[in-house]
Amino acid sequence: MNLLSLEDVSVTYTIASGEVPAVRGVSLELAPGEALGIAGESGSGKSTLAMALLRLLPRDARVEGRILLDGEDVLAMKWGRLRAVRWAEASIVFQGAQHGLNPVRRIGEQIAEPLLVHGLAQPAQARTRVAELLEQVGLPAWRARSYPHELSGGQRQRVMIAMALACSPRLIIADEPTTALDVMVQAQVLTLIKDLIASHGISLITISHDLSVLADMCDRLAVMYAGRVVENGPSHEVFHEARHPYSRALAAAFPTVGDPVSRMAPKGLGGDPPDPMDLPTGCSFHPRCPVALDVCSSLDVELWPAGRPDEGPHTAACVHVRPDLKTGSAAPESSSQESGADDLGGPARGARGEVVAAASLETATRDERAKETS
Ligand SMILES: Nc1ncnc2c1ncn2[C@@H]1O[C@H](COP(=O)(O)OP(=O)(O)OP(=O)(O)O)[C@@H](O)[C@H]1O
Repeated sequence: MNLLSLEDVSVTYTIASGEVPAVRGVSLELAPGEALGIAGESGSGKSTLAMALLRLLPRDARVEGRILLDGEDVLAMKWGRLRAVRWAEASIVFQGAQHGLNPVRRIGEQIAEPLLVHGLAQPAQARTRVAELLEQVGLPAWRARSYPHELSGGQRQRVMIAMALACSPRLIIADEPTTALDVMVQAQVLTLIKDLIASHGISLITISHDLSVLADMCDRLAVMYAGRVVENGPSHEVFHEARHPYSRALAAAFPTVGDPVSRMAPKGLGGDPPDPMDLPTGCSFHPRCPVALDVCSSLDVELWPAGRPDEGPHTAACVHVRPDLKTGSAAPESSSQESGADDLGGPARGARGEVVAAASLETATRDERAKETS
């Protein structure tokens, strides 16, 4: 059984000027011990989705769909049960360590807190456990007596990881765990997380703008654009043989020294991600897509099997993996070289991978697909 299943999850923020559809119809699965990376530009909905998993969103956020953690519906949990689940079964490492620690409390007290709050240890046992956790994250036990300001950014992030591990959760959610760190320290922290989850058999959901980092750490990758997952598959396939043009652009993006990663545009892509309150018609990516067809401005293709059947499930939401739907002519900006994407998908396949007969455009609309699969 999956440790985590997301079924058609949407998150909408209500603000003074209207509704912000930050996450739209996301379905994902995570097996025990599996590491899933979620990639996408700033504003694609990654953090909103991560926070929704443990119901950590502000009150103005409305979450729809189902989030099943070990078969239990997180959205239906009573408050007491939810508190027990947080930390003890699933914990989260937030962006930027310096924001996560209380500046006036010693490190050791902060790491011990979830153990004490959840009644998992007496104070003496908690002290022993804190020493053990500090060692696991590469810090000496005496650091338990330090205050956060006495540690470097990388050390503080190690403390956050120790806190996340404290109650031996089955799932860790790491939202941009290395954003505020310099490149060398980033690599060390990422290696630490990778080793710890492997040695403890913990499942991981980690979020980043950087597809190459995620490909190195994770078994599977989900690429988000404008609130939707546009590609989902085995890491090496999504990174090296992406089927969605947005994933290809993300895979080709390299940080430049001095560029804040959050401001970095994927290579070869002009423009910015769309305003979620004013999404383009059809495929949300089509105005920036180098291989868009005319049909893309009216057609929002669902995720569709796109990978090699022997490599595990791989889906992409692009008309180029649905040759049966590509009746529109190429948009003027498409170059013949870029249009090499045309043969990316092979024959159109049904949900179980079977080759399907050519369908009309209408059958690819989201509502119709829902009817087809219900
Ligand atoms: N509290 C909020 N109220 C209203 N809109 C919000 C709120 N938080 C996020 N949003 C909007 O939801 C969308 C998704 O934001 P989110 O932070 O989840 O994206 P992200 O991919 O994690 O970006 P980043 O990488 O910059 O953290 C954005 O358009 C953002 O402006």
